[in-house]
Amino acid sequence: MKITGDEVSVFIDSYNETIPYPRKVARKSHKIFRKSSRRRFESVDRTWGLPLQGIATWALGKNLCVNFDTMREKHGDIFTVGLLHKNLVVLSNWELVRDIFERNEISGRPEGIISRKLAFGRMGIAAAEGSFWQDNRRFTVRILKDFGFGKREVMNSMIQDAALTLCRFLGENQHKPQDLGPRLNLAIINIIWRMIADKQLSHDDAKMQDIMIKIEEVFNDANHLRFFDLFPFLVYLWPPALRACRRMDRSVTTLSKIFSEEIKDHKKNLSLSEDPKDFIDAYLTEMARQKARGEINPNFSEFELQVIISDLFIAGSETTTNTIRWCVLFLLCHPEIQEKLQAEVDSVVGPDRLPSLDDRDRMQYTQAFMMEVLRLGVMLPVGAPHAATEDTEVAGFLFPKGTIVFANVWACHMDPKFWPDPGKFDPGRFLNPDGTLKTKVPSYFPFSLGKRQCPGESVALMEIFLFMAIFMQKFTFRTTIGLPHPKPESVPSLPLNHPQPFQFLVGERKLWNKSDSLFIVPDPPTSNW
Ligand code: HEM
Repeated sequence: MKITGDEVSVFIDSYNETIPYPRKVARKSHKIFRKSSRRRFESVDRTWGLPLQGIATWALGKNLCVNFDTMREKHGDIFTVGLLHKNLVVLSNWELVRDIFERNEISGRPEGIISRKLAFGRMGIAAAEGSFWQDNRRFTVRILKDFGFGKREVMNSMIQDAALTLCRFLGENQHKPQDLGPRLNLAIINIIWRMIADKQLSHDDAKMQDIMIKIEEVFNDANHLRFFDLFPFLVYLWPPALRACRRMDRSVTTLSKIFSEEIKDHKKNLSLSEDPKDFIDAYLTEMARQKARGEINPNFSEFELQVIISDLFIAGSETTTNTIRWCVLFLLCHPEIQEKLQAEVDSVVGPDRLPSLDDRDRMQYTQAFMMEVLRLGVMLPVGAPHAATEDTEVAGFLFPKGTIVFANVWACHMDPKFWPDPGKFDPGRFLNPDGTLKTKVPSYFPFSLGKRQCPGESVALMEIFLFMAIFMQKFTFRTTIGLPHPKPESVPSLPLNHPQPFQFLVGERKLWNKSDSLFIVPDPPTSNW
């Protein structure tokens, strides 16, 4: 489907007027506008005369997705928000997102203070662009698929192991108010560490603790610095921002040191004749093979590897952890859904073995539950920003080079055209009348769409499934007595949609005989890959 000119409710005579960009580009874009004269963005700032609304919305707005949705009601499914020197386009229609994000030219990333710090300029995957990004993303996806996500048995025991370690802590504190706390973050970080470095660390290990704390700080500081992403020079005038910048530098340095030491260790023990045992080995082997063939690709380097590892941790830990938190929060609010999940795990798995990834196909209600959590508790409500790498026309709209493009994922997940009673938590909406899981679901993309679609989607879904299935097999989660009933509300922050902090009680399920099966830890895998 394409947006027709008629759907752009108010005609704005010149898009060029609100965005200063070079004359050459303006002339060129004028031609494109004439060619498709009815396809223009609604420009929000026209109503203000100055791009104040854009700046206020971006920098100060607590709930960006809700603010953008309010603008959508007035300005349509695609509109621009001027930010003085930058121009931002917001998409609130999933088919537009699909068509636009499928284009290489809209798969860039905006330059900003945060990405410069996290990605040492434009290294790694998440902040990189062009051939650099393509080569490293393609390679990373392949390694992770061939060696990690694709090896179901290895993933299975890694995740079971991490979930059981967490269950042990929950079980020890049952009937006392508790939260998932840092133990959940550590469990998820451990899984990523095992894929990357084939090592498992204890939750008390200083390296694990450092990784977790620094990643948390990075997200907090990124949230505080979003205004300064637009006006980096102002950082020097605002001491808290300067402090956040320095803290971010320190966090990134600590993470880099841990990862570069691990790479050095792997280099010492690398054997090209053996199959790579983890992500670092696979990357180093690829570099060595390129060298042997005399085809050195400058896009591959040890430093690049270090930034990719950092990307995998930053993109893969808080997102998964907070989605599992949302799962537990929704269970506390819907005990009847918890009973259905428990009934499913009891009937498919029973009490004598652990749930495994092979059970997924037969646990359709659990999967529908996860999908509903990812719809309402969408982790990146406005996704991650894309940028136009050159002047591009897509779906009849012109995106001048440098335009920042956001998809309002939350608005698409709440669109009443696709989701009747969108605010209601109802896993049943993802099931067909015969109880099977719907495969094609429109207006739903918690992992984004197109060229930048999350490369960690399958591992995240494996983790969430096994954690929840194991929780449901072993425990009942209840609200705490004497504390206010938790609500499924989020802490407004960017880019992640954290649930409000909450506490719960866990009770071991009576079905279980604690002595024989509650905390069995599976045999460690022979190799992570
Ligand atoms: C529930 C968990 C997760 C959610 C909801 C999620 C969602 C997303 C989203 C929305 C994006 C932005 C895509 C775009 O720019 O359009 C993204 C990017 C990314 N994610 Fe995930 N993610 C999750 C877990 C993971 C995991 C487990 C990993 C890896 C271990 C991972 C690695 C990445 C990377 C490397 C990128 C950058 C991709 C690129 O720029 O090309 N994510 N993710």
